Amino acid sequence: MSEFERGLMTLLAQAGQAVTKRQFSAMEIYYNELVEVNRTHNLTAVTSPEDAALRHFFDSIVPQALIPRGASVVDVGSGAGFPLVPLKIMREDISATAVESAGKKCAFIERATAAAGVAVTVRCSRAEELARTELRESFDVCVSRAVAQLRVLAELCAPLVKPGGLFLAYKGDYAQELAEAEHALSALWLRLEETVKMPCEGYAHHVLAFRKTGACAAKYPRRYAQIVKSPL
Ligand SMILES: C[S@@+](CC[C@H](N)C(=O)[O-])C[C@H]1O[C@@H](n2cnc3c(N)ncnc32)[C@H](O)[C@@H]1O
Repeated sequence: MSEFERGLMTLLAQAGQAVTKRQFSAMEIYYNELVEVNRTHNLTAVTSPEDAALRHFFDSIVPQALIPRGASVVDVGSGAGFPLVPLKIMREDISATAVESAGKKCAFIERATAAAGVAVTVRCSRAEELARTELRESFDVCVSRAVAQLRVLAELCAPLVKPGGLFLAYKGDYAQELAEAEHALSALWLRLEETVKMPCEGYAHHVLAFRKTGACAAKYPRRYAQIVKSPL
């Protein structure tokens, strides 16, 4: 058994998460693709087997129970495919769209998901530009990890989510970011519904689940420079 396999199996068993051989093998293929590509292209700092098992794969799938059956899920700033690809491996019922602005990362997700047999649509675009297309307010769920502070991230993500849908923000220690995002959350109709803590000793990670309770005003999202210069 490889170190990656042992690490991931231990975490999944501790959390009581059932995983099939097929799902496990897809994760391992995806991990091996990541390690291979990372030799020449610096896609992620996390590649050791134990770290990748915890910080990329296990971390990604922790909130899967919050995602409704058959949901359309978009991942904003997917990078090398996290959290979307492990979520899609665990939840074959969802449809998965990765939004990523860096071309080499988009190419990686496309190649590695094909190798692992995982159906993911890749949109090589900025999230705020995609929200000005027919995809505006079209997804049941938006997930995002390690992309921006919550008050900036909320403006990138909320316009892609249908009213009534969910926005899942993967965060470390979140109290200050949440307090600073108060105005942004109310302007974008996002209400904190649930917080899921990572079931791991010594690893402070959470998923904040926001319900979108209304349609976003047409002026959101603004251009990125403006969002960053004067966050809501
Ligand atoms: C630090 S990486 C995190 C990647 C991945 N979510 C993870 O947790 O491993 C942030 C990624 O978000 C992408 N990104 C940042 N702003 C974006 C935007 N407005 N639209 C699309 N992608 C964006 C960057 O290109 C980068 O790949």
